[in-house]
Amino acid sequence: MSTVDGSSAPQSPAESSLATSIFSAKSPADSDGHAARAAKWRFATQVVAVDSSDNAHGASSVPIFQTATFKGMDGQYDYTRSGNPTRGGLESHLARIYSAHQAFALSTGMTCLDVILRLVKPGETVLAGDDLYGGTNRLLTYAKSHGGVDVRHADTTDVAALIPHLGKGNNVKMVLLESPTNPLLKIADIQEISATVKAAAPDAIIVVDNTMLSPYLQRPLELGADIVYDSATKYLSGHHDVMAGIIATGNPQASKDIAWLINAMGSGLAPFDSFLLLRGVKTLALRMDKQQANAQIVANYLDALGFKVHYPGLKSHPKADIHWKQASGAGAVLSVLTDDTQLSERVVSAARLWGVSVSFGAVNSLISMPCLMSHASIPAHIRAERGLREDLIRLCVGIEDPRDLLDDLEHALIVSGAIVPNVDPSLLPSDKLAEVFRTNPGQWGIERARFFRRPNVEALIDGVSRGLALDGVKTIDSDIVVSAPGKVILFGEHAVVHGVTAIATSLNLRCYGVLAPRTDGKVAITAPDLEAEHAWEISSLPWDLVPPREGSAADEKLDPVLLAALEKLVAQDKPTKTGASASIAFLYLFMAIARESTEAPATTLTVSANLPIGAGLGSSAAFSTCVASALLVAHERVHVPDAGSIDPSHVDDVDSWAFLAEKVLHGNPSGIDNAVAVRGGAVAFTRAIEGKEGGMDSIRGFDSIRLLLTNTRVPRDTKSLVAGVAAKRAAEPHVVDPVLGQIQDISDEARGLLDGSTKTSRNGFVSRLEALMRDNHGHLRTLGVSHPSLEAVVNATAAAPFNLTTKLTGAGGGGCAVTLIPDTFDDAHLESLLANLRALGAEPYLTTLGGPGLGVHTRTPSDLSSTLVAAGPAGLESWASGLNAQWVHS
Ligand SMILES: N[C@@H](CCSC[C@H](N)C(=O)O)C(=O)O
Repeated sequence: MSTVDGSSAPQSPAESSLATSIFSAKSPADSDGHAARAAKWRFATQVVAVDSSDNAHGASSVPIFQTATFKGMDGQYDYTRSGNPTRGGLESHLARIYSAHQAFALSTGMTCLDVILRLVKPGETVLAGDDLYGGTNRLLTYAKSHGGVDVRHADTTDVAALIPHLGKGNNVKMVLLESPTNPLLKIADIQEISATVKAAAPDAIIVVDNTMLSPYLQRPLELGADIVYDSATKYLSGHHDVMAGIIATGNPQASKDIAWLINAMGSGLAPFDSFLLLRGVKTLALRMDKQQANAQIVANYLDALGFKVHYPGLKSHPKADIHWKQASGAGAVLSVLTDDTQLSERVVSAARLWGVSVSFGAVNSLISMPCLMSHASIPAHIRAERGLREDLIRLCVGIEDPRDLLDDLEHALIVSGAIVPNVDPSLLPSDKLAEVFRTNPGQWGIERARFFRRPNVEALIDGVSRGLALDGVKTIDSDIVVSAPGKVILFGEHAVVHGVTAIATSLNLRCYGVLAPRTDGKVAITAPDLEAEHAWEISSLPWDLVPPREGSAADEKLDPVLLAALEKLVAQDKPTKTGASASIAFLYLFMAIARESTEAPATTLTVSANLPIGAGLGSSAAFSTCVASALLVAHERVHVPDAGSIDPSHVDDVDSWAFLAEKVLHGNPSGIDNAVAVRGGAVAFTRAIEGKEGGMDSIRGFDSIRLLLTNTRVPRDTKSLVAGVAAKRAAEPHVVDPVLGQIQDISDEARGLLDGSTKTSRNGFVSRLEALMRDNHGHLRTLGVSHPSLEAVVNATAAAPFNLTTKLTGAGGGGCAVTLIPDTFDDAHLESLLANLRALGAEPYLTTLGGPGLGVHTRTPSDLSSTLVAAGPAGLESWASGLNAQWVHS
């Protein structure tokens, strides 16, 4: 151990041969670059890779040097108070995992605070939070009463509340933070506070008690703190069999001062306890993953029951965004209010598996009442002033099976009367009743006004284990790139409503989607064209509402409860109507598809299209197909072959899920748009009507034809146009019915041409389609759904020298028109036709009719999401063809 004048200051981990020897054990000169690779090891690797090389026998654990003294005059150690190899091994290891300049092991967490507070002189100020561990409050109160330190408390969740204390006259020497706080789980923005304090009071030291999260989940030194301490009795050791504390320092001055104090006071950790702590810390990441997954389950369960729960893993936490900016997990401590102190006491006493005990961080779950236990040393009136309520229950979650934890908790809630099953109350309290309630959840409502439904425990556990997986966040290995075409109705629009067959064909205007991995446990959508740009915590999605289902195809009907919950969730971000629909459709499929798999991968779906949105060209079906196919590929439920085409049964599955997404977007769609988007080519669709059977047949294999699609940019009202035709039919059946019959003949002939059953030459094929289009447009005019803007396009394209045939497509009344471009049509003419149409105020797109449906890229490089958006509509086609691997299609 060093002295404060630095004459024999302990080495920093970076300087220490002990710290570096682990990386050079095989190759002293590090000729294989191992040190550089080892320096990049992730936390779970670092924490288990303890360097034990400082011993003569090659012991693979750091041995216990159970000795008070060391012989000799010039060795590294003389006296265990000043330094001990077991403690030294622990300290070097901890410095590495804390990203610290140096770490020190002490006898308890409170000793750490005691040492740290000795850096403050009488008359100087310590500014601390207003929700903090009872023992911390006690020691601060002592520093005030016996040490002449000016101790002040402020709400550290609000940086502005600290500012009045930071002016020069306040003499602030130390700012002491907890985040999350114990026991209210309040969040302080460590980075912002550190920067604000440093700017206003450059000499002040930022100290963070990091016990609630451990360095696995939060490393305050990386956020600007100077000193961090941690009660190692908690997560670091993990088994409640050792008391210890750790101080980690961020700079040489802090290290020097702390080292001097520990030696002077004699508060260093004993060798045997150092050994125990070093043994425990190796499993920190493993334990914490399981503990916080369980904590999330418990928090979700209590939240679903209607209790007020404090936990940063809940989206409702007021500072969740700040927490997730600075920490990589929510931790495993939560607290909950019952609104009734005696009731809380009954809950705590009724728990059996949950041990009634102070402390937290061990592998066993604990339940406590802070005001009676860990925080009893804070006077009741101060607790009340600081909002620490007497009915607060703290839950410190361990590694048990979460079903048993929920069973025990639910039993305690029932027998204490905190939740009341809707049965004869004279039967309460009774173990039998709790059991009946647990095993027959469907039979019981819950009477207590705010409790409206019993959480589906299995679904809840399932959901959390997907979002907050035990081996880290689940995601996908690489980007999944998909695409799907838009469509035009070539024949039969309007007539289809009255039972006539409609023919729709794909276009090569497409929607593209990239599903990319994320590492933060969130799922997100980025769809600028649809005004959707949102991210959600996977673990806080309403997993318990996802209906169970069977088979690989989607359900036919949407689940109204899940839909309503997603509408509510999405509305929190105040999206536009289009953005909300796209987000809900995406989340619905994300959750419903994940329900059948083993995980819900943390991903972002980015979509962009060169299809006009909302122009009746199937843009929403192309989007729905991208969503469905990307998610099904992510779950390996659609296999992507290296070449050839996608398995037809997988194509059917994509179609069923895309149809479900279409139902989210449109309520009651016909299914024709998604059928075209998924299958490509053409689809003949007949609606079942008046006892006549309906059907949908896919037509594949015809050669694409150049198509000019012209958006008149005149908005249309589909509903009133459809109603107008119905009214006309009712008023003039003798006019309308023959027209419908002629349209049926057109569709039948077109179907024969497209499916190849009517044999003809290429030229004959195109010119016959043109003739059918001309006739069909005439019929639509008779039905009253054309519009001057559409007729202007018809006339412009029919004029010499173009002589082309145009037909309105879709609802009419504005919207789009389609013009076939024969193979021999002159390119220069095409250019001048485009100019003429633009001069009319229309928006022409040159595309092709027919062509592939759903496409999945076989092997894709990563990081495509940003290039997809940057490509913009005009660049999408070359973006897609520029990917250096093959597309496979339906
Ligand atoms: N009787 C003890 C209580 C210790 S509480 C321990 C731990 N920090 C927690 O929050 O549970 C005392 O008064 O110090």
